[in-house]
Amino acid sequence: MSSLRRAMATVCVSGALDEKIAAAAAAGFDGIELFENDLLVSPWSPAEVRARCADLGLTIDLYQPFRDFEGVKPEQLAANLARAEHKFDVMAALGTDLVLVCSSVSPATIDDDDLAAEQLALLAERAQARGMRIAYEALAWGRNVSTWDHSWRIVQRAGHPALGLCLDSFHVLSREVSPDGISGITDGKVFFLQLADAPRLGMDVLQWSRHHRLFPGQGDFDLTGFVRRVLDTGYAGPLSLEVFNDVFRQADPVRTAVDAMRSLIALEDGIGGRPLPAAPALSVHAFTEFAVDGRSGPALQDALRGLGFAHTGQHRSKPVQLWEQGACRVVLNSAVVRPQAAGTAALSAFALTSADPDKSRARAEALLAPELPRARGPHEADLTAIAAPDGTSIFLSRDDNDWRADFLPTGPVLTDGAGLTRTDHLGLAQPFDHFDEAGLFYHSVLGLTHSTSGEFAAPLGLMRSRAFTTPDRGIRLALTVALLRRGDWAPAVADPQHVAFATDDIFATAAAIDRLGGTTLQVSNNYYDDLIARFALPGNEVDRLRRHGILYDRDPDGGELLHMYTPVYGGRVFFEILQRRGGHDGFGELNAPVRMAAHRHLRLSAARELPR
Ligand SMILES: O=C(O)c1ccc(O)c(O)c1
Ligand SMILES: [Mg+2]
Repeated sequence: MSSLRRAMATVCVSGALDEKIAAAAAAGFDGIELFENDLLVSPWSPAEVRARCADLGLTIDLYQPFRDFEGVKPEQLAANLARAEHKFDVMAALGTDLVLVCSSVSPATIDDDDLAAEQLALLAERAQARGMRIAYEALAWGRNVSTWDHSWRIVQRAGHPALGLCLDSFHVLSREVSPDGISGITDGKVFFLQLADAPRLGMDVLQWSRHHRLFPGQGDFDLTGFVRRVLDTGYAGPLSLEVFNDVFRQADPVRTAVDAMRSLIALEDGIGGRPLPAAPALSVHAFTEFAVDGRSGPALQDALRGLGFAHTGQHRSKPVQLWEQGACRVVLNSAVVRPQAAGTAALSAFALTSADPDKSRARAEALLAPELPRARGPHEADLTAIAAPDGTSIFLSRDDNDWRADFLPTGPVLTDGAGLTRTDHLGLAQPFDHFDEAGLFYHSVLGLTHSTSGEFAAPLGLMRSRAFTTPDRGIRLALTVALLRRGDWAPAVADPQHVAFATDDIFATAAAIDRLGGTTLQVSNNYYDDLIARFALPGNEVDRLRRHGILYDRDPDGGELLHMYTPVYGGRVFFEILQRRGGHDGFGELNAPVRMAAHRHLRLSAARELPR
């Protein structure tokens, strides 16, 4: 397959037309779909828009939308044709020859395919006279024409060379009609291809389309299968993103355009277009780093000591400590410059082992996630580092130990710790505006698969979580986000980050933590009463859980998760200890509200005891 051009509709990003165009060019797009509204409010004339795009190396691949044209009475047809001639003038000045006509939505539309075909043929005739073409698109909520196959029947009936289809993945995949037949569309009759993903939502399709579209790979649609079918027809026009999304419309257009481009690059790889360097296998969490200061550093040290960790290493050239237990490693870094309030800690980096860090870096670069420059002294390991969308650094190390050369030993790993064996997962709370971007990043750049996702009700609002894992679950990341952020009543620290460590015996670990003077969260009695009802657990089992504040979950196959938490340290960091039994693959999302309420309870009691 030769490479296709890449385009983006101006509606995908925020700002004025000049900002949108600049963002598309900066992200490396070849062309744009110009939305009429963006032109109408622009101080630039069509000729100036054309010149600006040409300067930036962008073509204008489509002008859109032209609405409510077909299925009208004769007097309206005359008016519509006059309106079209006017738009053809604008298109001539823009230097574009393709206009999108979307199926009529007006209640007055006459339900008659012959009439629609006849009128569209007339429009195509007018367009052809000016060297232009019409791409007819079935809106999923069109009055009479709302499915791709219906729009194709009409285009066939019209039988005009200047009339073809615009296929939009959203309109096709949001409806019941199978996309399979698309492959059978006559060669050359798909004039334009628009791509948008979306989460599966049971809602009005117009609202769904106008507010919830996402870039390919961020939602639930099979874009790869869809694009393959369109390419089967011989389509060789641009792959063009058309994403209406409330968040993207308000976000930094340059950043959104990069996210958009990343989605297209990953999609093209998926359809066997321009192949990316394959994602090397990732195997385990090597370490997690927290940025700390003079107050949060000691708080985290105490917490780790209480969990059975030992301070085992000191960095050769930086104020950085290594703490270990089993294969669990935590790095406390006092030299990270991050915009965080005094006294707080933040999960600033984590390291994963990659079978081929150079290839991981090449893939990241190809997906517009460039390597982070790192200041490195002599003897320091040359770790590949890339930035996640929220600014967290991700280090990729060839094996589980090559980064250790950075640290001078300060003491042995305790043999009598608390039985923690390895890092099970990270809980990465994401900023609301970048949740979908982060999901695409972890999936495409690191090659992690999105395994589970769910929503749950937390004390301070609804939350969504989405897990990204390696096939053998050696690495798990749980991304969470508050579904809405409004007002300032709920504290921003509702977004903590955490590391979950595994143990083979959570009761022994809990007893050890007691001995070590560590602290874990107390959990409401009501929770344990409910456990008895939900899982028919014996009372003495539940008493054991209750005594240590251990939460419980069970999957339909009998796999069990037992887990407990520490308080929050340094404002937004806590630890989890868990034991998986019988292949339990979840994260105990149903228990997250219990943990959050316990954290909030602690916070409120502390505030009461220590009035400011
Ligand atoms: O929401 C709309 O009206 C609209 C307009 C043009 C399109 O191409 C589209 O897919 C939707
Ligand atoms: Mg469309």
